[in-house]
Amino acid sequence: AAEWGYTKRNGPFTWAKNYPTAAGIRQSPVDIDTALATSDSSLESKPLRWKYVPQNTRTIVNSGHGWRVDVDSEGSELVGGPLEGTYKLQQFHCHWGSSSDKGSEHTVDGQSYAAELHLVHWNSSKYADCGEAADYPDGLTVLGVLLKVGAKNPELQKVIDLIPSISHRGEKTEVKEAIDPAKMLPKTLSYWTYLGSLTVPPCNESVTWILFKEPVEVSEEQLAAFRSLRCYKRGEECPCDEVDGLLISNYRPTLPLGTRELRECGS
Ligand SMILES: Oc1ccc(S)c(O)c1
Ligand SMILES: [Zn+2]
Repeated sequence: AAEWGYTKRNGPFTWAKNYPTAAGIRQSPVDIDTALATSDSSLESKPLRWKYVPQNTRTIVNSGHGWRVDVDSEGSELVGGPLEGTYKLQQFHCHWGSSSDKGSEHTVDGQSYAAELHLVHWNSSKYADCGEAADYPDGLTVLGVLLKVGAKNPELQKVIDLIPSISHRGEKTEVKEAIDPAKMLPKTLSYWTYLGSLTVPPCNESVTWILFKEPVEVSEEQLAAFRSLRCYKRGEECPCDEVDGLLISNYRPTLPLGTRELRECGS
């Protein structure tokens, strides 16, 4: 089957053909209708807490759908908020658009941001690894950070510096200078949370989403670097009808929240 992607031929509106879960009722992303969000004292009573080990950020890879930093989960943990048990960090990556007026996956009252950072965690209290956890409704948690155009982001710059060495699909390189995921999170920890899915095929409906309310800044030049990644392998033909195979956009449009509850913690 033709590899899924973000072009007219293989983009989000075609995914359900090969990945039926993509047509499910707890899909992500969604538009955050802030008027619908209910504040929940149980969230306030269990503050979200995380611990990351910067030295455990191992490799960065061009997945063909963007860049992804794979992490050795040991020593990391995310607890509290809506979560039962302990979740460990598996990887982090980003979604962006062809220009900075769009590119985030979640929107807030219909407003898009320039990009969105996803820190993917798996429930290590109940499952053996991320792959197993991805098959269960409480298996994964993704911390989402909205990115808006502003100052250069020093921590993300460590990712940008590695992009030239993973220009083509499948290329990967060691992350030599430790990247601290905690430094990519916003200062205020207010968030929205709802039950959803991975935003890429197979779109497993196994994600507890925690989307921070406060956007974090990234520069136009850094966004431009993301768009220089190519979606095809070095030496192969460019299969996509995108601008000569450049990964200029890799965000999924929003899906209906339906009857799902949207909760918030903090103002
Ligand atoms: O490997 C991935 C897991 C989750 C999400 S939202 C991705 O975009 C890639
Ligand atoms: Zn993602």
